[in-house]
Amino acid sequence: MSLQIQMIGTGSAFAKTYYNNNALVYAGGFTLLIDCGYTAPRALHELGVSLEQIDAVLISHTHADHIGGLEELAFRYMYTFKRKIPLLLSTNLETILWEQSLRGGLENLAEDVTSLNDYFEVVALSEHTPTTLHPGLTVELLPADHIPGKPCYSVLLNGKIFFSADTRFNGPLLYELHHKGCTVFLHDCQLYSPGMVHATLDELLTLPKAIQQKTLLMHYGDDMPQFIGKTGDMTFIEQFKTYTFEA
Ligand SMILES: Nc1ccn([C@@H]2O[C@@H]3COP(=O)(O)O[C@H]3[C@H]2O)c(=O)n1
Ligand SMILES: [Zn+2]
Ligand SMILES: [Zn+2]
Repeated sequence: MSLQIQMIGTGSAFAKTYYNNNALVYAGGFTLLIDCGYTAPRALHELGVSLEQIDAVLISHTHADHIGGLEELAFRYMYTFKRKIPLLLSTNLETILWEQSLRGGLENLAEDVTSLNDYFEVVALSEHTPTTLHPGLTVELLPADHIPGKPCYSVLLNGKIFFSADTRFNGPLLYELHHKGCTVFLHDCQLYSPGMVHATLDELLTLPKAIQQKTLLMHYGDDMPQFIGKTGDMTFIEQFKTYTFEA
């Protein structure tokens, strides 16, 4: 089974020349959006992908470059498409996402719209538990070490493709996944050290060649072009380009 991944953005949170680091995953006619940052609606528009074409959205954590586009998605689905889109997220992000991020814009007491469930078909995922979304597409949330006390999850697709979302460098996890047969590592990459909340290029360069060869770097800053040729056996994933992987 093959699946396609198209980054609708590859930029770090404050990048200005790249959109937010969000991904479309195409598998057997099913389209999953991983993260929906504040630039996602514009990026999808530029790609000619309508919000209605997305079958589900998965959220890794509540930083704006990963959830800032959800308000538009919610309003468009409620008032234009008049249906709910599945929203996949860790059980312990449900309350945080509504109470701390979305409620201010989406709550409408006059219409008794008071929860995430009023807009979305919420699918709460347990970590370390593979969930089949569609024949040929399984997702598993792996806890990520990003901001202390703030839940954040990497995503494992079909047990083979690791999508880090935002995480500090976790060498042991990458080695473990490599030995378990993971074939691709899509990893966030802060170009300069020290990395306080992201993996840095220097840290990723400590990985053995066998893992680097499987690694595509994402969530990078505007000066990424200056680092081409300086990433060992790793390469930068390109925004908007569609990559096909066996998984
Ligand atoms: N302790 C922190 C917290 C946040 N940040 C920056 O804020 C950004 C929020 O989105 P991000 O993509 O997680 O990247 C974070 C850091 O750039 C940071 O540099 N240090
Ligand atoms: Zn981010
Ligand atoms: Zn983050």
